Amino acid sequence: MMNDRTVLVTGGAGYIGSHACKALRRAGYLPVSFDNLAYGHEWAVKWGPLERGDLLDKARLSEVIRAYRPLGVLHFAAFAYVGESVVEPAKYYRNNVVGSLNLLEAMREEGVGTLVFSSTCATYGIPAGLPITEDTPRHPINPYGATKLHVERMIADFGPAYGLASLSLRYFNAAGADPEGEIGEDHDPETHLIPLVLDAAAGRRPDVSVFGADYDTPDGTCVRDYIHVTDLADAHVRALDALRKGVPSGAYNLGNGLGFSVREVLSTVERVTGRPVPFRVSERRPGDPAALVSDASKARAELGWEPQMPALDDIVRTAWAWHQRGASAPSDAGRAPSVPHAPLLVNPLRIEA
Ligand SMILES: NC(=O)c1ccc[n+]([C@@H]2O[C@H](COP(=O)([O-])OP(=O)(O)OC[C@H]3O[C@@H](n4cnc5c(N)ncnc54)[C@H](O)[C@@H]3O)[C@@H](O)[C@H]2O)c1
Ligand SMILES: O=c1ccn([C@@H]2O[C@H](COP(=O)(O)OP(=O)(O)O[C@H]3O[C@H](CO)[C@@H](O)[C@H](O)[C@H]3O)[C@@H](O)[C@H]2O)c(=O)[nH]1
Repeated sequence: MMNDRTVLVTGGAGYIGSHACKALRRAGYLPVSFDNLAYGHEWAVKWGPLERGDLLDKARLSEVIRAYRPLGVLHFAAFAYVGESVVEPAKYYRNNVVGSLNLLEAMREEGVGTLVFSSTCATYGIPAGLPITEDTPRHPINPYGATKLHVERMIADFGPAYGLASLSLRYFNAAGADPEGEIGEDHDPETHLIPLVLDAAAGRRPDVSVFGADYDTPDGTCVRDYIHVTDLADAHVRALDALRKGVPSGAYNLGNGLGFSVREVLSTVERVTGRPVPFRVSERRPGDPAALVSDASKARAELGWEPQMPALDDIVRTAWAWHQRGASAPSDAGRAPSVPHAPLLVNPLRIEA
């Protein structure tokens, strides 16, 4: 039985994708996650079926699209570690660019013409000025950002040629966890600042490395714009709804417009958790711009998007609550072994909008 509110979510078992699935379901959509579980978790797929598969396996993508006939696709699946992309660029171009091309071609062949793409502020490189608007020139300084810029261009070219309607959402730094505690960030390896700082506060790691204290910023450490993952999830539902109403294809920055240095993140974590965070200053990490802060007024004006948890304290508090449950996230090792490609149970769920 087909469900006419089905949305394909690549990377739906991952951090931001799983939060988007929850938001989609709440908005009356049925999210079907397509994920190879390279970094995602089966336990994080709670609001619709999981179809295991790899973006690099185009036949599998086509099979899943044919089976579910989604009204659109939210495309999160990618490798997303800035530092790793500098030392292993081939891995990033293959997964992010070739993988996305496979998806676009499978969508075209199967007649799916609506796409929301996970892009990033890493496409801007070192911005000429702050805050960053959608018109800020884009010269990525790491391969990860370059792969995302390539995909944005591919998508833009597919628009007029093949009738693809798309919105690229350029997120700044995703952080925090579902305020209801159902899902949260759980990467292995974890490289993101806030969960690493929480680990140090919890005594799970001896200290945190501050990657460079000699940047041209007020306290010498890198400045980022941290945006709550639930606010990102909400923006995806709005973007999908807008595309379905015929908004023109384009791109939106998603951030709070507030920059926090690495040192400020450390002190916020100390305040919120009430625990000290041991740290040491180490070398700069290649590929890191000094400061990235958004101007997201376009998304506010055109999508009606308004972040509900803009305060860094709230972002850290929800991340800490999830972190404290920590062990409560079922380990992948403990789950029942799953048969690759088993599901394809087309839309077993009924959606009450
Ligand atoms: N985390 C951030 O701060 C941030 C900021 C800007 C943009 N983004 C983008 O948002 C998206 C999601 O990021 P995230 O932090 O949730 O990452 P994540 O690693 O938690 O999620 C990505 C998911 O995609 C899956 N995946 C990767 N390659 C795949 C493939 N070839 N086939 C099938 N599944 C595959 C992984 O298993 C994982 O579940 C990414 O595209 C990332 O580039 C993230
Ligand atoms: O142990 C650490 C880890 C990070 N940092 C710094 O903290 C900041 C944030 O780093 P991190 O949390 O690793 O995020 P980013 O490297 O900014 O990358 C994230 O945010 C990007 C948008 O800025 C997304 O595109 C990426 O996918 C996502 O991984 C950077 O200045 C890092 O140099 C440290 O000082 N020590």
